[in-house]
Amino acid sequence: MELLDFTKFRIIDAIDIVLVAFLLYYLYRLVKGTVAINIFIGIVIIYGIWRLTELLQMELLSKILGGFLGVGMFALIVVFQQEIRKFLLMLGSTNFSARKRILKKFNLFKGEAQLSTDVSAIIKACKKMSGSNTGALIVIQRNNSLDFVKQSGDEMKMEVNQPIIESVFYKNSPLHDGAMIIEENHITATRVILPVSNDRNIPLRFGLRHRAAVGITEKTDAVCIVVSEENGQVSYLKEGDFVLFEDLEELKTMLEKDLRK
Ligand SMILES: Nc1ncnc2c1ncn2[C@@H]1O[C@H](COP(=O)(O)OP(=O)(O)OP(=O)(O)O)[C@@H](O)[C@H]1O
Repeated sequence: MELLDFTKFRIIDAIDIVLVAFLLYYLYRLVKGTVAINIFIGIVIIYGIWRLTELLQMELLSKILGGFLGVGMFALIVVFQQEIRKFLLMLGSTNFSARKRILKKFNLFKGEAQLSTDVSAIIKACKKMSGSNTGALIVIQRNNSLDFVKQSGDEMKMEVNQPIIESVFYKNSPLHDGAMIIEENHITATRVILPVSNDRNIPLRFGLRHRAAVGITEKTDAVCIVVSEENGQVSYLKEGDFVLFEDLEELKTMLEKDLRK
């Protein structure tokens, strides 16, 4: 067994360790709150056990785990496809401002945060829908991809504006059922079915629409606005929780802050 020789520890080794720690940290931040986190943790655990079996010279088990990890790498590429694409896009991009934008997505570059969503149009639409007791469920994507839920609805690409949001949720509209997904300043899907949260702490007065908003904000870093059909109440959800606000003006300020990147 090869013994660790700390006298041969070079500066470059320290840099190597710090870089791997950074990589793991940013990978963790990227997948935190999504379903991919369980796979990420699973692979880290298997890798830890594999190294241990190697150290203890348990040949059979270490061979099996080593083989499994080889396949695990492919699973990793499939699961993190979106993130890998963004990362490669950044590396290959010759346009510096695009690179800066993607770097900001990874939170490695702290520039002045930019807001690309027309929050004012969303809030105005919510105010109108609240006044007419029109039910609405709006999910706004942040860093985590929402592609896994988008496929359940109708994909589209329409610029965010107040009348369009209102007409989607208008009671007789064929699109009013389910959730609307907003990415940057575009409505990218309607009639989306979201995963419903099983959290028993959600008050019983909230039905499926609110549970679906809790569900998607638990699993991803998206934020959600719900307008109740029952009483017109507007709710804001983030990280699987209801966020309290005084009035829609305060909600607008909160949204603007949360959507800056
Ligand atoms: N999983 C889901 N994903 C997306 N939309 C959903 C989901 N479940 C329910 N909805 C939407 O919510 C609508 C109303 O559901 P429900 O009455 O149970 O919600 P609620 O939370 O009580 O809201 P409200 O206060 O508006 O009645 C449904 O007609 C549907 O459009």
